[in-house]
Amino acid sequence: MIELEEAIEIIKENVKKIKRVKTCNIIDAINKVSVEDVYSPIDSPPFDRSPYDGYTYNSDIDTNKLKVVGTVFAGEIFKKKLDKNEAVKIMTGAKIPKEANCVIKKEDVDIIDEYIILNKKLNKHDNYIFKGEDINKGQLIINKGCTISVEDIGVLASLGIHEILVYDDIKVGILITGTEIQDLHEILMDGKIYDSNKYILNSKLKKMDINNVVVDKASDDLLELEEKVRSIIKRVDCLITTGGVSVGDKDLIPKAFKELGAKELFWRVNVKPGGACYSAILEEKLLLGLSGNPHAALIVFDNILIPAIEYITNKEKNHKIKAIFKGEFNKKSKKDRFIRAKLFTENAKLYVKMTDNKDAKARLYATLNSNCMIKVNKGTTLTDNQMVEVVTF
Ligand SMILES: Nc1nc2c(c(=O)[nH]1)N[C@H]1C(S)=C(S)[C@@H](COP(=O)(O)OP(=O)(O)OC[C@H]3O[C@@H](n4cnc5c(N)ncnc54)[C@H](O)[C@@H]3O)O[C@H]1N2
Ligand code: MOO
Repeated sequence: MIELEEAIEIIKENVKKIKRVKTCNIIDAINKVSVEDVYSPIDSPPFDRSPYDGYTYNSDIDTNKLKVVGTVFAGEIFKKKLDKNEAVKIMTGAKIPKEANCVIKKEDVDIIDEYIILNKKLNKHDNYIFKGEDINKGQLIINKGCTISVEDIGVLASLGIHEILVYDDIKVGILITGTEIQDLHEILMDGKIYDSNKYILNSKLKKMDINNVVVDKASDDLLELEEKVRSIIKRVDCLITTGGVSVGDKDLIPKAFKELGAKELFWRVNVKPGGACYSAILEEKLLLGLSGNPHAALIVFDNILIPAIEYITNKEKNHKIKAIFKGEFNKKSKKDRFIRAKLFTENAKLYVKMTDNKDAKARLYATLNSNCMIKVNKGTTLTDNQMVEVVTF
């Protein structure tokens, strides 16, 4: 049986990254990935400007009394020629006239009629913002492959760039399988259960900013499964199924995919819970068959599907950190185990504790209030204050 890390590597070797691109208005570009390097088309600021409300003049003077010959507001230009011993009243952000070379703050002068008395001696370029001081024309702003942040969008806007070429959004299918699954609005019949996976997986995808999602469900019937998969796979880049990946008579996901001609990547991973999972490639798309057990499905979602989707969408990130474990965990296992936990800080140190000390199979309760998972390496237990590896999501 393969380990988790191998499962991720096998997927990366077999899936194709999204190549479709689109031009995107920067207002919608947050979290998208830039296809190209982006260079500044202009200097920013585009002209020499004042950082203060005050007076601008040429510092090469032998008096501290200057005549104020006009006012320049932000967005306007002082059109006249400014002579020696003359000043212009200037507002923050306004263009500094050609002949001036410094700005004195309003607070640092006294006003007598149409004159100002300078209470400070300024030198050339004191309180002076140069054209291109922030960003130069032709400067590299965004590296190709970078995930666009709020700050990137702010800089793009400041340079007048309103569109950017990005990779297209991933389309994901969710196929919920199981004859025992009922919709939430139905009255629960004996032996049946409500469908939590649909809501969990949809929300996980939404949280990842993935909104192109096709959701369907199928009963444990080989022909129905094949038909649903055949129909969904054409519309998505990646298909997630839940249920039907163990060894029961009705665990038909691997069989359905084989019948459809899929290439199997792996079936079962050496991890607890979530070991019952299946992966294949069909029509160049990734399939990940998660366990029906929601707790187990989430472990595989966070540890295999998220890295896989991040790879496909050119957004790889590190989700692993180290924290100090508080509590005790004595269950040794032959497999790596993930337990639901909560990260918290105390005295500027990062700690983690379990959210449910029972860690029982299929307990969705443990997921409540959790914001991470602790990895318990095979053959080990956890003791108070030891350093542990934590996966955040
Ligand atoms: N003989 C063996 N039996 C099982 C093994 C094994 O190794 N040998 N592995 C067990 C493990 S571990 C798991 S996990 C499950 C995985 O089973 P499947 O992936 O085939 O999933 P199902 O049997 O369809 O469902 C498991 C469980 O989850 C419930 N479920 C299913 N779908 C949903 C849903 N949408 N929302 C909420 N709950 C759902 C389902 O009713 C079952 O109770 O296999 C073990 N068996
Ligand atoms: O494989 Mo099951 O998914 O351990 O809980």
